[in-house]
Amino acid sequence: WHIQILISVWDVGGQDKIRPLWRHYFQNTQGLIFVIDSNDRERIAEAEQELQSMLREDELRDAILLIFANKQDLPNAMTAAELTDKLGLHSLRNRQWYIQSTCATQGQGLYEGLDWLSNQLSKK
Ligand SMILES: Nc1nc2c(ncn2[C@@H]2O[C@H](COP(=O)(O)OP(=O)(O)OP(=O)(O)O)[C@@H](O)[C@H]2O)c(=O)[nH]1
Repeated sequence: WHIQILISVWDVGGQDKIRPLWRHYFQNTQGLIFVIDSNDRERIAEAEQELQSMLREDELRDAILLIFANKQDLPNAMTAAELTDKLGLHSLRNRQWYIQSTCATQGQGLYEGLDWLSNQLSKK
């Protein structure tokens, strides 16, 4: 049997002024894709704070979490392991998560990540 699933994706943008608008999208969310600029060491602590505060939202209680560790083509990019640590992923409780290295400009890693997401959603 082949199970078809439809994924609706909203790109909610990361500028700090519009972050308060994020919660308008949280209702009925089954999965969250959080895209990290792996090359931005200065803002990784801020990314961690934003991620953790999103995960505290009641509406995202059951949402599974896919992290794209993007910009892996850049020589100074933090690795997925480093990001796992900096984002505190191992301390997450009651949350299915997966971190995938990507290079969005070359399309690398995107399908692997989305495969994980669709597999998890079809199990539910
Ligand atoms: N080297 C490299 N550059 C990338 C990669 N992915 C995106 N970029 C570049 O990063 C810049 C920002 O990309 P956007 O797609 O606008 O980022 P965004 O996070 O959606 O931006 P906001 O929604 O405004 O927060 C662009 O110049 C992209 O070309 C990547 O994998 N590698």
